[in-house]
Amino acid sequence: MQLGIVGLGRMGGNMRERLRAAGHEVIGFDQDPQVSDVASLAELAEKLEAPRAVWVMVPAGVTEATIDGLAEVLSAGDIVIDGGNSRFSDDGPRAERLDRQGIGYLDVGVSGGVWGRENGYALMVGGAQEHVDRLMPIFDSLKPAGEYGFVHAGPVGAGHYAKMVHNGIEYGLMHAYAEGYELLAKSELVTNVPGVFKSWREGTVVRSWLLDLLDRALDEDPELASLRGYAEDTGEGRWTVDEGVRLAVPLNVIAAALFARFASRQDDSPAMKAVAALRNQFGGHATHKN
Ligand SMILES: NC(=O)C1=CN([C@@H]2O[C@H](COP(=O)(O)OP(=O)(O)OC[C@H]3O[C@@H](n4cnc5c(N)ncnc54)[C@H](O)[C@@H]3O)[C@@H](O)[C@H]2O)C=CC1
Ligand SMILES: O=C(CO)[C@H](O)[C@H](O)COP(=O)(O)O
Repeated sequence: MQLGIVGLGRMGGNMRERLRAAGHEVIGFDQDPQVSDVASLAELAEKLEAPRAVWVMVPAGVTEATIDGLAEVLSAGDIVIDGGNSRFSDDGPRAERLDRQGIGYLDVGVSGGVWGRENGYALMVGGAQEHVDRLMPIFDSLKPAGEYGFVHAGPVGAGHYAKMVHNGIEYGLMHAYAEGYELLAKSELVTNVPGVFKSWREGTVVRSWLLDLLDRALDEDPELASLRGYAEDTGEGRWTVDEGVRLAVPLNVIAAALFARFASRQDDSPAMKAVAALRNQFGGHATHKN
């Protein structure tokens, strides 16, 4: 099948390669001419045969403008797929705008990171069945080879909603391993922390791919000495917590993992300064001065 991809970075670039290896004809556009097959969205649309399918894989902040640009060069009968980590609430209005031009829309949560080219990408799809059916040859080639790794989760928005929750869980799982790591590293008894994580990879209740990746990171740098304890976030954790608040779902673990990332970016904690000041005020407890 023929597919256009917009955004050929760590995800889109590897997806292009996986799809080509599976026999699909993929034409990619990226703002970086070094990796792009065509010079513009207009040329991309020109090179694809109608009805076209174009997969957008750009950072969430530029998705809206990219899809607006595509709407100018696509025609009725075409389909736009957003595979980036967009907020699910953007999907409905976007689908309606495209629908006014007769253009279909699917939102696809994609998991697998830079390993997806080799291992396949888990796909969580939202949208109409007829659009899903049309893209099925592409989904079949992107997904992992086994029984799982694909779901048509519901109507437009459901794919990104499922991916948002997936990433919220990812935050919580990573943070649990991270806290275990810190405790082991501080213990007076355990002398082989990387060895403990490695041993857990088989037979334990806590084995997982994230554990395998932590073991890999500890192989490269046993004390993680080259890294600062600083973690960014790109939105999905915040959106998960927003949904927890909206629906009154107690997301204790995910919220704590998100807030731990915020704390990681502070050189000092204004909140803990206030705690120290108050302990001093009410109890005369000693403070540590700058
Ligand atoms: N890296 C990861 O583990 C995963 C990323 N995602 C999502 O996939 C999307 C892409 O992520 P990555 O590939 O990691 O990012 P990236 O930064 O590696 O690649 C983004 C690409 O988009 C291109 N680009 C940016 N603005 C553009 C524009 N206006 N027109 C054309 N090309 C443009 C950039 O030149 C770059 O090549 C994001 O929404 C991200 O959240 C989803 C799952 C996993
Ligand atoms: O979707 C992903 C993995 O599943 C991306 O790697 C995403 O960037 C992870 O979220 P964050 O950047 O907030 O840690």
